[in-house]
Amino acid sequence: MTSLLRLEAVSRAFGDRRVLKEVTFDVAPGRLTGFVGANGAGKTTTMRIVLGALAADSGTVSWGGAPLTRDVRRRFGYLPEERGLYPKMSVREQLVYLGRLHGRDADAVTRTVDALLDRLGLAERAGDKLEKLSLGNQQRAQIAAALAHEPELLVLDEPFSGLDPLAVDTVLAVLREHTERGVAVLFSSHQLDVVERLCDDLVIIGDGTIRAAGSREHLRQAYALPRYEIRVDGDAGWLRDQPGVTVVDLDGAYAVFDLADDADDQSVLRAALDRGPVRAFRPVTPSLAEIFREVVR
Ligand SMILES: Nc1ncnc2c1ncn2[C@@H]1O[C@H](COP(=O)(O)OP(=O)(O)OP(=O)(O)O)[C@@H](O)[C@H]1O
Repeated sequence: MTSLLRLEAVSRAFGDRRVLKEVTFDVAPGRLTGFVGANGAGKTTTMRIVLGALAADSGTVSWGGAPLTRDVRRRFGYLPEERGLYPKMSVREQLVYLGRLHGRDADAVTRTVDALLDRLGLAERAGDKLEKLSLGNQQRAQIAAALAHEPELLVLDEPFSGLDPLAVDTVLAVLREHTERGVAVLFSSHQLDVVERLCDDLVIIGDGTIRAAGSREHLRQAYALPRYEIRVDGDAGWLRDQPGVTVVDLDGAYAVFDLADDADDQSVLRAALDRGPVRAFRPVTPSLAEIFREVVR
């Protein structure tokens, strides 16, 4: 059995408020899975259940086909929403300490920690107390803490919040190195552009219900509108009179239009060519932000 994380019909209520409703999705080894949803949608609650910090009312969470146990969870790495490093302890010292809590020997953990500090640009700050670091560097140290014991599954709650664009790229590269070694990564983020750029799979949650899940390409195709863009030489205003065409945006020679289900894109292209040269003609794939708006509506 591969090391697949599977949630099946996981539900949880706080009082009479049902916060997760039969949540089902997978996190596959070697893939970066982005977990997106509006504030209060249930992302942190889901992650806490995976890590065993909170119990589900019903449903199951399994790893490689077996139910999660304490021992299995020791092989997971977690970046919790409430960041929890010790402000007064040195960065390197506490990362080694935390890595050892997961049962690895000191030499192995030290090697991993030194490599991570180097990779995350913290090597020169390794001996400093955490509280002396900038917030962005503290965040990098938190990420290193989740990775220090070389976990098989990484669960990261908003790992990119508070990072500048260069730091986002560094962390992304580190996560990618981990998936290339077969690690499964689940991370939540509000930065849809970042999620779009990097994740292999996506899970979209709205109000405690999974609204869409699958590979990024699959979701893009599934939610693709029959939308096109065109650039011609003259004015593209004639498009308004084409059967089956609804112009969404028109700016001189450039237009974006939607096609009715029974209309044919090639007839529009032919009509354009009849009027002169066509410089560009292509279907427009929806951005993750557009898909998100569509599925959580
Ligand atoms: N311990 C708790 N007691 C009561 N309600 C809670 C508790 N933890 C979470 N909730 C509620 O459950 C809902 C889901 O919260 P959760 O933190 O999982 O959402 P989220 O998707 O992570 O949101 P955000 O993006 O804002 O972090 C919210 O309405 C929250 O108020």
